[in-house]
Amino acid sequence: MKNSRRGPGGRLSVSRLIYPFRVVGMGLGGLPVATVLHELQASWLAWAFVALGCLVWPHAAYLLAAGSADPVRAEKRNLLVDSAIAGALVPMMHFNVLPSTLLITLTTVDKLSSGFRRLWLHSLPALILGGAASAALLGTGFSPLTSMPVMLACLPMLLIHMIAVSIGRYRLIRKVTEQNRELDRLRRIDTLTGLSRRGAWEEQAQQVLASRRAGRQDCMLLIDVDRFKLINDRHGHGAGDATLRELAEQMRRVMRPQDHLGRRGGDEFAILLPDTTREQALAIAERLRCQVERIRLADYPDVCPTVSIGMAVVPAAPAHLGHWLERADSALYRAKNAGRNAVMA
Ligand SMILES: Nc1nc2c(ncn2[C@@H]2O[C@H](COP(=O)(O)OP(=O)(O)OP(=O)(O)O)[C@@H](O)[C@H]2O)c(=O)[nH]1
Repeated sequence: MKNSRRGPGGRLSVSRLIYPFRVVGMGLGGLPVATVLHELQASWLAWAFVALGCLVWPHAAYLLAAGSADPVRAEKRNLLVDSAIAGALVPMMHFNVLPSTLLITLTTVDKLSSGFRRLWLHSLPALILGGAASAALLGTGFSPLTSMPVMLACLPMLLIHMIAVSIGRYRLIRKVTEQNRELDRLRRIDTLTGLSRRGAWEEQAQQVLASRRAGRQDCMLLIDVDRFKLINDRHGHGAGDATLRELAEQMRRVMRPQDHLGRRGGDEFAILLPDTTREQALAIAERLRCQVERIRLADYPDVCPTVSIGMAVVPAAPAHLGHWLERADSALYRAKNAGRNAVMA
């Protein structure tokens, strides 16, 4: 359990991720604060707090999280301390309006973008407590006007923060897009054979139907392994799977660039043959049938699979996929009834 939290890809990575942002963010945040303190001729105690909070704390926070049994929980606590430090700096700066607003806003935005649920809400009491403690211990005043040097000192924090947030969002969008693409691939591809699943294959068949031109013939083959249940029962499920994979391989060998292969489920496969005459389709089906007859699996030499194939030319307009599939299915049925290991149209 401990390892999974702290391993290379584990939860310790949260601290590693936040560490450079905290070092840069607090360091740049210290710039306007130091400028205001200089203008106010603040006490050495205030300077010491700024040095500790902005320069030492980011490293201490990382070490605390890294040494913790639960780095994520420790990091949440660190984020609350960040807010308390930001809150403490506000009365120290006598509520100088621009740096105070920036510190409060950016520290709250950081909680939102950390991804921890409602952490921003929990950070508000820490912010107020930090402010109250600082006012009580170091005293405060009220000089909200922001001078030009302080405005300029705010710019690096503002710019770097905007850039960091934009980069974070860009990475997130890239990751979500990649994951969606992978999910779509898994939805479309049968993991055993690498062929299109039923739905994806039917989408391709619909596209073939939609792109039909007058005078063009399109054909379809429905392929079913003969007595596949017996292969499973006699030789085991592993032999059945190996047979399906090898059959997919043989189908790939007969296919042309324009053809579409699919596994319709179980031991039934389909091939779309666009722009193909009845004779060409029957020749392809026969070639596939003969190739399957010759299959010998290295790990299961006693398995001798055969297939039955139903072929159907696309029906005349209005061409409908359901109708086309019915024709191929009844041809397949006839091939099975004729004793299997046969091609029928
Ligand atoms: N090994 C394996 N078996 C599967 C898979 N999917 C379905 N099956 C099995 O495939 C068998 C299909 O058998 P049936 O459709 O009854 O027909 P059959 O034994 O091929 O007989 P005919 O089609 O009449 O020649 C069933 O026993 C299923 O459990 C799979 O992914 N792997």
